[in-house]
Amino acid sequence: MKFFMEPELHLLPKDLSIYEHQVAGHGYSQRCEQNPVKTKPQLLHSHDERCIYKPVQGAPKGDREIQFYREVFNEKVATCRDPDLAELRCLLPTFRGVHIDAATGRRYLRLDDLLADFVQPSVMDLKMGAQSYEPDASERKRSVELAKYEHRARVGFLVTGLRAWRQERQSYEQLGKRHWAKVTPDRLQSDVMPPFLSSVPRGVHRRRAVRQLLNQLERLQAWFERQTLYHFYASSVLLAVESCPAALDDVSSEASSLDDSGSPEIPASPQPQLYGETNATDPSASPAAGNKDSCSSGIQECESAAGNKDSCSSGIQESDGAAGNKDPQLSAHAQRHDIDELSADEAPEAPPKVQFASSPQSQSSIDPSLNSESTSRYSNANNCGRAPIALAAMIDFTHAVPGNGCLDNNYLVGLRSLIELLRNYQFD
Ligand SMILES: Nc1ncnc2c1ncn2[C@@H]1O[C@H](COP(=O)(O)OP(=O)(O)OP(=O)(O)O)[C@@H](O)[C@H]1O
Ligand SMILES: O=P(O)(O)O[C@@H]1[C@H](O)[C@H](O)[C@@H](OP(=O)(O)O)[C@H](OP(=O)(O)O)[C@H]1O
Repeated sequence: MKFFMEPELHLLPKDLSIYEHQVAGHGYSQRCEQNPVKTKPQLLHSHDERCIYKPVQGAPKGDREIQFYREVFNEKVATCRDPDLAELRCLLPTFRGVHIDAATGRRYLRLDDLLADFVQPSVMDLKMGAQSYEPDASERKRSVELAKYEHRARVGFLVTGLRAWRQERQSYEQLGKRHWAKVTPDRLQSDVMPPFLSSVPRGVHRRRAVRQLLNQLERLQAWFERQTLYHFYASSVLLAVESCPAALDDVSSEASSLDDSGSPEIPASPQPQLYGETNATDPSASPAAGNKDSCSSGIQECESAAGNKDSCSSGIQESDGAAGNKDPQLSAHAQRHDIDELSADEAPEAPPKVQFASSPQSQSSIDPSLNSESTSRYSNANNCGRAPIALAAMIDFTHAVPGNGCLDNNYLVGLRSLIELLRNYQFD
């Protein structure tokens, strides 16, 4: 067994279940079609570990994703001075090694469950990029990808799955690939965010959720506007919002007590400022996951169906000059400028410190401080210690390639367009 030769392979735990919050990706379509013959392995879940186990895909995609995660979570990176790499760790799920199912020989990536702090998450997966294939993709792959969504170049992303809680029906609604491939650019504003955000009760909860999503997406955008380490094709942004009314009310009552103790109130205007709900003053930065029993789950509807790495020279990518915006002082200056245009209450969060739980167990090349069995409740990548009622994180790195000193303008097209949709979201 070749895989047992690998130094960092661990046995797959036995008590895993199928991950109920998966909304897209390999193994998902067959689940929706309720195909009794399960040919593709599913995403697995450990409730106790607060982790998911993602099946490693076939060569070369699977090994490339492993290599990517190992690079990002390599022990040495913790001490290296590259701020872009350090920040990247906060934008995606923490990687905790590769495991093998001894019975089948199948390997799995162990990753933090991004939704572990949610009681009843509604989730959307958006595959980012005006182009979803690598520059050196075969003609066949290009035509397969181009056929998936005719408006991709203009829109910059394709929604691949939505699973949204419907309070009135007490069940989840699921909308899959076929549904999203029909969304035309003129229907984006009305057809993308409303079915997702309507899973959060209207009013203060929904406004907070939108502000939290925008904060996280703007931080992602700021990272993409300076980093030139990687280009990400067919990679996703995973969006999640808390849909459990009782959990949201818990957050609100904690918010009131915070406000009583002198913290600034969140404005409840009908046209809220969408920028910069800071963590320090964010009452929703308190546990949302305390009221688990009052929320149930259930699925009602399923509609899902079945070369040149130097992007500076490709049609889509644009060079930002020799070293892009790599000068941290330049980036800091640019960020400062944005902050200066906002009032103190609206100022975005300072770039977070990367925090990792300590652990007695270590795996050789993965940062040992990341290998904790029991992480903080809010240690999920994107939150970096914060409690969410909304989350935006990067996932799926089977097509992460070297950035070679160029900005990933392909991804940025989608990110900007997604942020625009949220900024223009019409609260009812
Ligand atoms: N760390 C995570 N936490 C929570 N959910 C996750 C996580 N990683 C993946 N998922 C869920 O699993 C789905 C599929 O994940 P991912 O895109 O990584 O898989 P994939 O099989 O490589 O996808 P594709 O077939 O598009 O290449 C996501 O849409 C999301 O619902
Ligand atoms: O959902 P399905 O029907 O399983 O289809 C797969 C899905 O579209 C994946 O996104 C794609 O992987 P990438 O996004 O990584 O290209 C994969 O391509 P592949 O066959 O080349 O692995 C498809 O087979």
